[in-house]
Amino acid sequence: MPKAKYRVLDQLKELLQNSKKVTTQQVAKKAGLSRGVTSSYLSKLYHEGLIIKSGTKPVYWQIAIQGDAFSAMIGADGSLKKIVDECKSAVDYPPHGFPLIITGPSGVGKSYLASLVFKYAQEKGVIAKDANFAVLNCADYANNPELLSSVLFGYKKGAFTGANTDMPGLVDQADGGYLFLDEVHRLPRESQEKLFVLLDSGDFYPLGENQKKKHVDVRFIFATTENLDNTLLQTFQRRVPLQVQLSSIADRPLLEQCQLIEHFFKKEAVDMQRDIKVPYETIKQLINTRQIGNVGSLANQIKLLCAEAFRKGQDASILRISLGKKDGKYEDDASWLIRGTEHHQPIESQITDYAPSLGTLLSTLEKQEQRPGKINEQSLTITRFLRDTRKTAANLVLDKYFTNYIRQELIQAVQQISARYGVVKEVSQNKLNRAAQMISLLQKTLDLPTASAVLDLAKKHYPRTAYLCRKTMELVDIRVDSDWFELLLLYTIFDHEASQIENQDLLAILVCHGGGMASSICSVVNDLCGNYIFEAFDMPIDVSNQEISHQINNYIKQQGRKYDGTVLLFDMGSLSNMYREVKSLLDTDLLVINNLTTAVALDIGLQIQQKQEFKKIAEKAEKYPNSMNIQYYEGISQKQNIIVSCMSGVGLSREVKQILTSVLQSDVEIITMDYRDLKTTLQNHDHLYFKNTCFVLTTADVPEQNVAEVINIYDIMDKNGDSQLRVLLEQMGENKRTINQLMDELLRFFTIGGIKGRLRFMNPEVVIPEVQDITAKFEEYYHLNLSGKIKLNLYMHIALMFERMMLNNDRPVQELDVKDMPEVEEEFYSVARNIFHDAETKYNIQVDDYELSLMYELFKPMLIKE
Ligand SMILES: Nc1ncnc2c1ncn2[C@@H]1O[C@H](COP(=O)(O)OP(=O)(O)OP(=O)(O)O)[C@@H](O)[C@H]1O
Repeated sequence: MPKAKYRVLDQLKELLQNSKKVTTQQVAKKAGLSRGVTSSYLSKLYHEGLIIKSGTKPVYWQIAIQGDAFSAMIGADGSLKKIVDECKSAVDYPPHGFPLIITGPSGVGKSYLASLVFKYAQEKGVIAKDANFAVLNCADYANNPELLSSVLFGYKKGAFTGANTDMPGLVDQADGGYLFLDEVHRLPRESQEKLFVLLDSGDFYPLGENQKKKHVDVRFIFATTENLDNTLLQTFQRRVPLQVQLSSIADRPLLEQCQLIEHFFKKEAVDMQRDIKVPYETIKQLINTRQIGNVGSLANQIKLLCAEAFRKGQDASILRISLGKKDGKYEDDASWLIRGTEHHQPIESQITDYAPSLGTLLSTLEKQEQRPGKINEQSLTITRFLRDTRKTAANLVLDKYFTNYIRQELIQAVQQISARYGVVKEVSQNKLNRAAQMISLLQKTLDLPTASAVLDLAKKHYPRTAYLCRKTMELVDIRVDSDWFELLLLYTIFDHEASQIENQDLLAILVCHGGGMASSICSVVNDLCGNYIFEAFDMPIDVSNQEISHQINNYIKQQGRKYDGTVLLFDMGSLSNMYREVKSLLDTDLLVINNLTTAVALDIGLQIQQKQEFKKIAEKAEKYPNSMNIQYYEGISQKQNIIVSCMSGVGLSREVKQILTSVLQSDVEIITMDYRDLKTTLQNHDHLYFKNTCFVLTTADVPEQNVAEVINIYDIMDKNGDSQLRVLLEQMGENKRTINQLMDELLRFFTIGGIKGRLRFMNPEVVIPEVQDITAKFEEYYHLNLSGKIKLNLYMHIALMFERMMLNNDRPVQELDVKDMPEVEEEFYSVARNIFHDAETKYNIQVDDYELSLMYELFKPMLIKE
């Protein structure tokens, strides 16, 4: 006795014989049921996809159109659509269709597709309803060519011992129908020729028959797991116009993988007449395990799982699958419930092409996104779109398992994001459902309209949030158009918090060596601040500064907006090197703190959250306990400033800063900067960037530029340089007395006496003559006549370099890439290595490529001039 709802379905079918569509009232009357009961049955049938509805008051019902043979094949309206269309052409093509060859790895559905081609041909009436589908797996007879030939072509009485009567072969059986030769590459040579004649003319000779040929009308399908380049297959290719390739299950869309899983569980449930509960993790595992035997193995694996569940829970009303779960214990809402009792007939899901409506959705979103700050409107638009789509598409309901799968993936991803970034902590189920439904819908649309224009706009308005959306996306193992995905996450999951996430003026980064320390501090601090303040990078213990800066650079590049400053907290390594690496990537102020603890990160995080000015944060950082020399604050200031950059090291620049600060009267900020950074900063910025910079004081010439006034400190020993600096100081409002005092102190600082005073560790009486000797060797080699100030510069540089290297001699040796180096530079390196050799031995140091490159900077103008 069929269920009541199916009796209602039968009544509806009867009514529809006389009219195109009928109302609930009409069905109720015919079925002799109340309107309410009838309506609930109709609604169930609708959700099963068996009927469709139109109109609102009254609602009209019709039977859903039943599909053709291929509609039962999962993917027929998706990734296999093109293949199905081609197969249909091979059947329909007048007068007899044409042969086809199906290729693909084992278990992808080659035999299944062949059987559907045959069924379709029957449905279309191009072959008789009782036509045969003869199948031969050539591999079964590959070692016995004669037997294969007899099975295929039949034999004549007496053809061989035991051939007592004439025997028809598969070719005879297939007359008027189809012959499917599987594993055709195993067809023995003896049979190939005969088969080609049969293919060309329909004629063949049974075994033992040479005179009377037979003629048949057979359609052919071949299948092989081999590559078509195989020689036998090439001869086939010439005769077989259509080749279709079925891809492995892992290459199919996730939607189809889920559908296949659902399909096989459903089949088992119906066979066992039991409901089955499948945990989400099992589904995930089934998807993620590479199925070597593809769809076939998947079906077998599911059968085994069901058999195990059946053995364990024979009396239970619901069988619980327990792959990947101990004792089948799991949350009910994280599982699929597959009904075994439900009416089970192939349902053609209504094929709706969502592309046009998604296109309309995009243009609405784009129009709205033109006006920033209306993200709630965007979210509402998507909710409305889903509601309207749901009204017309039974698919969304049919695909609830797939949507559920995506929802679970999203839940896990969002939980991880919330643990790391302190946002999206309480995302409602509704939001997750919406996101999952939209993604499910995208999977069903083959030609998705491109969302890049809307996404680009949205990224401009919500760059930080978009970054988090990308991070979320990386955690979700679903292949879906990434522009759409990012946009949907933004509008459906992050919409409420986007403005809070964007409300940050500083970029904050944590870097730690070894383990997951940076990440763990990042999680704690972001969580306590309740916002995405920091991003963290956990680095291997032996990572180079370049690698760190590479990662940070990637992060900075992804920002898509300007910040007022950057704060970088890291745990070890050379502060100035780190600073140099990162500074060149930024054109904002940079605070680097080499003291990464949760307390420091939290203090900085809270200040950033309270929108404390960068400068104030930096000033406070300088006062952290135990932080002497472990933080470093630089940057082009908003205040009137002087930049000091000494090639011979940061220490020297600091001392010059000290002189300037103690002597100058005006309120001016003294900024110290690495020489290389100075060069790139001057190169990469215009004069506006230096609008508050009075001048730059350096110990070496910088390439010509016109963005800032640069004075080489050694030039002030000349009259010209002296008056140039005096003018600049006067313009700043300094009086004559302080200017004189400053000039005196700078001169003292940069003389031999000054150099001796700078050496804290080495004996100046030994080093200075040595340094003079080295300088003289360079002069001699290059036939130079160095001026006093250049010599002084070299003495200072080399002496301080020796001391720096002796104090720091366990630092990694830096090597430069000599590949594209000009000849003159290469020569300089080899000459310099020679000249420094004695000193290196004496002081047990190694003047590395980086140091040599600095020396080269000093010599370059003179060498190139030559
Ligand atoms: N798209 C599909 N939808 C539903 N069922 C499918 C689909 N593809 C394959 N199957 C099922 O998967 C199983 C394996 O398919 P089939 O035997 O046709 O693969 P095959 O490529 O011929 O394998 P082999 O190369 O090992 O012979 C069959 O039970 C088939 O019904």
